[in-house]
Amino acid sequence: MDQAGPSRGSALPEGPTRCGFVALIGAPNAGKSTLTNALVGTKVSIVSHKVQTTRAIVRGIALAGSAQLILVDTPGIFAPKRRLERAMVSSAWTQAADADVVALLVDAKRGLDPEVEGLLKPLADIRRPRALILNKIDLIRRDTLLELASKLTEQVAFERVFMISALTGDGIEDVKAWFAQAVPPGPWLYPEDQISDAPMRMLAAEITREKMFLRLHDELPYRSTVETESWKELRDGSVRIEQTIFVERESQRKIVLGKSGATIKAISSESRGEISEIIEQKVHLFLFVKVRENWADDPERYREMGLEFPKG
Ligand SMILES: Nc1nc2c(ncn2[C@@H]2O[C@H](COP(=O)(O)OP(=O)(O)OP(=O)(O)O)[C@@H](O)[C@H]2O)c(=O)[nH]1
Repeated sequence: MDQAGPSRGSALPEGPTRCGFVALIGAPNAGKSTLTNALVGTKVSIVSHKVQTTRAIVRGIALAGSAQLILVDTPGIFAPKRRLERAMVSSAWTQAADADVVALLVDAKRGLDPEVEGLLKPLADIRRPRALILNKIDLIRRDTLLELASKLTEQVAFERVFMISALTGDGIEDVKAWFAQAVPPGPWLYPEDQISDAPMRMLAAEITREKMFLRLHDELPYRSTVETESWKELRDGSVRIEQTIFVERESQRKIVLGKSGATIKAISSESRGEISEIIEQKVHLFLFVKVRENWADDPERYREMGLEFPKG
């Protein structure tokens, strides 16, 4: 397979088709990645217990009858302080304004906190069909849920309210069906067997980043990034991938390497296993750790993550 993205077999429907972009907006940890994966039906976006992990713009493509839904899995929207954070926020709102349908995903367990409150006003200004999706209903009682729904719908006019559990799949089919009728008629933009147009390089880098965070927990700040430098299909059907982990300080490089390289070896082996599972090919993964001060202020790093470099 090539680097266009993992694929899945399916047949083109007969008759008229629909196709459109669906933007998922929500506070960090609301469950956007989990919902994207549930709709698409495979692991496309990287889910982690850490907040703000969705840095790159990852799209999943879900099929619902004759409709193709292009899901824009936006980074968690939050109060931006640093340059990188501002770039993430502005990219999320731009995607929402350009989408055909917008869905606000709320962690029903957390309820209407200031973070969700902050999303309501800009959301009300977006002139697109809007849906409210209350997620994680497996964790809360029904009366609390109804109260939360009415508080939110008082503030923004939503066309539909859904109550789901992205984790268990409860309510997912209703959401999918609504998205399917809300996107405009038109030809599919992507080949029917494509589930994600996130280039495999970027997906592979996100996987390594996820493994790094899971292993290092709080020892390493969020200010590190992973890039896939090379991707070679070998004659025997396997793939050779080289990635660089950028950190800001020598002390962080030592943490990532670990004693006698034990940490980096473990990260590499976990990442290799998962990439290999997704692309269904044998993978040889080579990881390098480089110190680059202020990588977060370098425009080139942003382009590689699919973000605009913010001014100021
Ligand atoms: N119990 C429960 N947990 C959920 C549900 N949906 C998501 N989660 C969990 O909530 C956490 C955050 O989910 P993500 O999908 O990574 O959230 P996100 O909104 O994409 O987060 P960012 O990438 O940080 O913006 C993970 O630990 C998920 O397993 C749900 O329906 N029920």
